[in-house]
Amino acid sequence: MISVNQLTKTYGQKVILDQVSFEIGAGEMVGLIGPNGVGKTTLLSIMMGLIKADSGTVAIARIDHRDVNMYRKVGFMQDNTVLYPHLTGYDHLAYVANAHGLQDEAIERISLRVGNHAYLHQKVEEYSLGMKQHLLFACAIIHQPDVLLLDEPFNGLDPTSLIRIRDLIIELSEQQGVTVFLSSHNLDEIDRMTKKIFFLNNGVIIHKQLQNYEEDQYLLTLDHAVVVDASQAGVEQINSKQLLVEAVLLEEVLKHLSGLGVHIQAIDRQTVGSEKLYREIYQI
Ligand SMILES: Nc1ncnc2c1ncn2[C@@H]1O[C@H](COP(=O)(O)OP(=O)(O)OP(=O)(O)O)[C@@H](O)[C@H]1O
Repeated sequence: MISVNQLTKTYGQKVILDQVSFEIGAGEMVGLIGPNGVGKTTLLSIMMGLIKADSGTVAIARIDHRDVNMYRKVGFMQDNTVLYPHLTGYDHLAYVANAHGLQDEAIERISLRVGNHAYLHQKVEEYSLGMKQHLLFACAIIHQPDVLLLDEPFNGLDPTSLIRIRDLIIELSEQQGVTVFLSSHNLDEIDRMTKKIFFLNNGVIIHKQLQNYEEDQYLLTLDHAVVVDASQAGVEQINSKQLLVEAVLLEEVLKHLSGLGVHIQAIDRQTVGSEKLYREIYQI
C-alpha cells in the first residue's frame, strides 16, 4: 500500500535520508521512531509531496505521490502550525470536506467521532494544543482515506484524549483496514499500537518486529539466593533471588541453576519494548 524506493534527501552537507526504501502492506500499522531532528517529519512530508526529495520514488495505493489522485487515498496529520488561528475548526473541516466533494454531514459525523464537536465553532487561536490535535486528526480522516500518515498524533494530548485518539486509530486499522504509518516520541503508545517499528538513524531505516521472541528476556524467581558473575553477559542480577535472563540463554541458565540445586519459583517473560531497542540503537 505504501512503497518508498531509494529516497534520498540532503540539506547542504547533512544527509537526512540515505536511499531509504520500505514497503508497508495494506492494513498494516507501522511506527516511526527517532530522536529530535533525525528526519521523521522530512520523510513524511516527502511522502506527501510537501518537500521534494533529491532522488527516489514514493507510491501510495499504487499512485505516484506527485499525482493529485493520491490525496484522495491518504490522510495526513501534520504539525499544528498548518492551522489558521483566525478560522474555526468548522472552517478547516469545511475546507477539507469541500476539497473532497463531501457534504456538511461529513463534518458533523467526523467531529462527533473525534470529539471536537463542542468547540467546533471556536476560533483556532482559542484552542489548546490538544484541541488542535483533535482538529488535525479530524481533517486527516474526514474523507475516509485508505492510508493514514500521522506525524506525532499524541502531542499535547491528556490521557482521555490520548486514549480516544489511540482507540480511533486502532479501530480504523483493525475494522476498516486502514494502513497507518505514524511517528511518535511516545514509545509506550507505539508499543501498545503496533509491533512493527521503523527506527530512523543516520539517514537509514532499521526495521524491527517486536514479537521477535529471541529478543525477549525472562525474569527468574529462585527459591534461594545465588550470586551471578557480574561479567556474565545476558544475565542480570535483579536481587539475590531474581535474575533477568536473555531468551537465548534461558535453557543454559536453567540447567546451571538446576545443577546448583536451585529451584525456580516463577518464570515471567519480559517482552522487549521499543525503549530497549531505542537505547541500543541510539546508544543512550
Ligand atoms: N528547510 C530546511 N533547511 C535545512 N535543514 C532543515 C530544513 N528542514 C529540516 N531541516 C533539518 O533536517 C533535519 C530533520 O528535521 P525533521 O523535522 O525531519 O526531524 P524530526 O525527526 O521530525 O524531528 P522532531 O522529532 O524534532 O520533530 C533536522 O536536522 C533539521 O534541522
